[in-house]
Amino acid sequence: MKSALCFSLGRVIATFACSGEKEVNLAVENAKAAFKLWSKKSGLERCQVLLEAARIIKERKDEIATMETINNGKSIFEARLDVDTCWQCLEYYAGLAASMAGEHIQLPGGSFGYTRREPLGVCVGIGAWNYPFQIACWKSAPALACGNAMIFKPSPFTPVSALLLAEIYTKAGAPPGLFNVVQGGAATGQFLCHHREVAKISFTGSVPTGVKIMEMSAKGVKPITLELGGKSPLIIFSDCNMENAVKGALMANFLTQGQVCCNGTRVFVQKEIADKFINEVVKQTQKIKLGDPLLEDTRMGPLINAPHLERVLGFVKLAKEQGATVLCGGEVYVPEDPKLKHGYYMTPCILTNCRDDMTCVKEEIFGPVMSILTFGTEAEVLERANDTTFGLAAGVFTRDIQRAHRVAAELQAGTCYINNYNVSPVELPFGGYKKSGFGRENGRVTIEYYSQLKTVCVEMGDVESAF
Ligand SMILES: NC(=O)C1=CN([C@@H]2O[C@H](COP(=O)(O)OP(=O)(O)OC[C@H]3O[C@@H](n4cnc5c(N)ncnc54)[C@H](O)[C@@H]3O)[C@@H](O)[C@H]2O)C=CC1
Repeated sequence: MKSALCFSLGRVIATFACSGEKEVNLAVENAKAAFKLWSKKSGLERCQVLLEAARIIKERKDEIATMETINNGKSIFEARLDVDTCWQCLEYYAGLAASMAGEHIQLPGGSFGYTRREPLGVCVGIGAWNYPFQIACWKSAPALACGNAMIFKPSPFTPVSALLLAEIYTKAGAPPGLFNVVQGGAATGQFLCHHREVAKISFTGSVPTGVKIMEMSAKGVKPITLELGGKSPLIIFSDCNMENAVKGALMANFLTQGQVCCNGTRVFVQKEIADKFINEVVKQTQKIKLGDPLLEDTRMGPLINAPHLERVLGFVKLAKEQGATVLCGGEVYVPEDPKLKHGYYMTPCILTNCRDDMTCVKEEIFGPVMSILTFGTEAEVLERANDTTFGLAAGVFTRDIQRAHRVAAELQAGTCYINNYNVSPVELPFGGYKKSGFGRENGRVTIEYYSQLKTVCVEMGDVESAF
């Protein structure tokens, strides 16, 4: 048995049983049975179920967002925005489901070939704890649209909202077992990844676990999507719109208490505007309202759990030892409300006097810690920005349109934002370069990661035998 915590209060809200091999086998059997029915449906029939599920998510938005906030600790304001990207994702792939088609290719002598886009079978989704409902939707919507079944394992820290999604798919008319949730940690994940009948794994989580997923999938020759960590650069040129750049830096660092994989935590500011930018960004950061995440005006809640809080505070301590200056935050925060005193709160932190070789600049902290670095020229900042093993996202603020596109083309990252940060329209593919992973979520391209292409070659004449 495991417990799920309410992170703003630091108390248990639910307990659940971890699925073992037996339960995983059962889930795969059920998913296989559902796949048989689902894969035979037309794209339009699948579209209708996904649209109905999207409608229910919209209808139950507040309930889902509240559950997410209680379990994860993110502010209700943000949780509602997350839920919006979820129904949008289902609607988007519902739209694509009906238009999935192959090609017709003319061959000599009237012969021809055609391709069919076919589902893979039973897919597995494994999620992280920072966007529990969103990760479940972003994986299942394209999987189901393509005709697959999915078994989803949420993080054991946030087991709750994926169950709501399972309930919603069922209510929307999906066959039983089509979207199946199993609970547990690494052991459950391993049973899923090793299972002979699992056709694909889509994983969101840390790089070390991603490596293990890759090893397991290699043994079964299974295709995988890996959405891993990051240490993304955000480059602020002196000709930027300062107000937008400051807002962009906050968006790049403090959503979900900084526990966001694509955060732009290395903020490179051109020397000429560094003082002005730093003053403004500190001022705005100090205004961020921390507290009960269920309150409408709260913008930052607690971190996910006690060990993670300790880890993030450890990064701040080490940054100081390595010569960085803390301009604000980086400390444990105890809200006035006595019922919140066991939550894992910390104040959002800004570090200056950072160097590229410091731990806070090199490693993913996964907390509300922004490291500010200054730079002189475009060529210099590009080299420094790309000097990382990660490549999930990057951002640039400038009014120079040619420079914006030149820099975006040079940045080694799966997503490059120009004059904004951390917006995630479902129409755009999202995924990593380098150690941040491969494969994509969202966008039309994701269809290719949840389907396989069959070529049918048709002879219209006689067989010309070589024998
Ligand atoms: N690129 C992206 O889209 C995102 C990436 N992340 C990354 O996720 C990390 C934080 O999330 P965590 O949940 O702490 O990551 P984690 O790697 O510890 O766990 C992720 C999931 O994998 C499962 N798992 C752990 N060991 C496993 C194993 N041996 N076999 C199969 N499954 C296993 C966990 O139970 C959990 O469901 C950060 O590094 C962050 O950057 C988080 C969100 C989005």
